[in-house]
Amino acid sequence: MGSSGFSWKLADHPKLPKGKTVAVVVLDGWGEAKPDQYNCIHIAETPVMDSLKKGATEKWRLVRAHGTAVGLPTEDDMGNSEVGHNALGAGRIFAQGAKLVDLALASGKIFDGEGFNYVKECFALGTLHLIGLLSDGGVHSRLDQLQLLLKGASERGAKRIRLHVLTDGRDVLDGSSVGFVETIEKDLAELRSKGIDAQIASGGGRMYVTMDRYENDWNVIKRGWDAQVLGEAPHKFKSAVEAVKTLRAAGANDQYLPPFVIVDDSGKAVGPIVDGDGVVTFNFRADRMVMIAKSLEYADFDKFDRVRVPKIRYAGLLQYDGELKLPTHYLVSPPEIDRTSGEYLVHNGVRTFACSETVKFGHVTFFWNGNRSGYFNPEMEEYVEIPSDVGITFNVQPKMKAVEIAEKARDAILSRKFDQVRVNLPNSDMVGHTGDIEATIVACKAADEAVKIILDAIEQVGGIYVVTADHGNAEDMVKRNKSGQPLLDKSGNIQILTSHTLEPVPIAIGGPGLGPGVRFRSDVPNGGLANVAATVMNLHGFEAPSDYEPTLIEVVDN
Ligand SMILES: O=C(O)[C@H](O)COP(=O)(O)O
Ligand SMILES: [Mn+2]
Ligand SMILES: [Mn+2]
Repeated sequence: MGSSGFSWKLADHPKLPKGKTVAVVVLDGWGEAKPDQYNCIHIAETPVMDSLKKGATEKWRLVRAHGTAVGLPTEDDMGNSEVGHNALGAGRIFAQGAKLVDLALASGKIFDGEGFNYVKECFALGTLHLIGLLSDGGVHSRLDQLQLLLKGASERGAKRIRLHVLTDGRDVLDGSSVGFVETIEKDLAELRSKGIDAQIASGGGRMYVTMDRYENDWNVIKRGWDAQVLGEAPHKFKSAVEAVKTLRAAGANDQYLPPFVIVDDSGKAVGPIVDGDGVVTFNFRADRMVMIAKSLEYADFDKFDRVRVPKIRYAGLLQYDGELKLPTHYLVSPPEIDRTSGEYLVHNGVRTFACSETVKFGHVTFFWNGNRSGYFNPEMEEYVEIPSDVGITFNVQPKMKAVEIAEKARDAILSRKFDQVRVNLPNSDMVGHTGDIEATIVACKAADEAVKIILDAIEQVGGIYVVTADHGNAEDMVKRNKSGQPLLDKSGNIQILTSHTLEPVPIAIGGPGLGPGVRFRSDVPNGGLANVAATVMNLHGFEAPSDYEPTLIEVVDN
């Protein structure tokens, strides 16, 4: 116990034993919705997940995974991996980046902080560059926040502004990029009418340009670097609206738009990043900004040839990695997600194994641990990353690495070297985001088969399983009107929903190690993802810290 009285020691659970192997399985993007033809989880053969649902009613329930239950500003905000895994791992609800930025913009404090003042030094002689995801998805960024940043920066002396836009189509409908670019172009035109030299300088689709994560494919960052910093891209246009329309007409979707630069009448790029400029990445979410932040900030960098490394003043909208302190400068302090369940459990002797494939690896490590990279105690933990396929959209390989992840988990369980074995199965989410219904059905089946491999291993060692999800996605693949009817586009086709949903997610507990009297309580009807951490701590034989959201389980005498 430290001088403050704080202790990592967890109290023993009065009834539940220690020493059981607990598998924690997170199905990414697996929500619960009414069964219809657009519910891929319903259509897919998912006997394992079905049997958990149809089994004991006291061992399966739904939990909230969106909106304020995971620290998002409103109940209209769909859940996402960052806030979902943060809540699952931290056991408490923290006001998340989206909300913190809203507050800082509303109070104006964002413009008084160290980060903005640092970047502002460039306003006199240099250009302010804003790089980020252009949509109102609210998962990585928000258009209204960008608009307020533009307004605030221009009112505080930015005279030359260049916007580098990444089109979305993943957290919002495919095709919506055109409207977002038109909207921001109007804002930039208004700034120009006030004498500010403001325009879009480059762009590209988020999955092909800049927004890779967990070092899956540095080429994605390089494409962005070439367009944003060097002013070089295979496609050159006079306007961003023309760029997006033309590239879409040529067959690209919003997520995968090739990189383009905007050029002037003489064919020169209008906004490469040069010495003396300021740069702000305006996404609040961390995972897909870490790689660009490294490329903009690190002097020692060998991931690709940057060709020219301008001396810039760079700030993130938030600090994206609390362990690496990356980037050094940021406009809004991130949520301080401390005392996560992973850290507690390691301090209490729980040996932990975590695994996913690259595209979700950080979800069960970095996000789970409160946006902190690395181990708490390498002697007690092992994190295994299975390389994801690179350079494909996952509808092409909907099974992804589900079997490989499950087999690693199985081996970890059977080795008896670990008390907690934690995985993320990406399929329903990653394939759901492609909007390909047939492939998403295959993906859901693959995830279900992977769950079976893990549950079988738990059976063999007399362990316990907790199977849950981080938010919805594959359970609804169509955009609906307020009364729930599918929406049609102008040609009478349904509008495919590539994004997450507002649906709750299942949680199931079981396994031979689960005491006979353990069941879900009935007095936490609004339980959400943040209630899962205390639940898992109990299953390891510990009481959760008193400020954690309450456990979902109770032990009744049989
Ligand atoms: O980054 C993404 O892939 C999507 O915007 C959100 O998906 P995730 O929250 O499941 O990662
Ligand atoms: Mn997710
Ligand atoms: Mn997703």
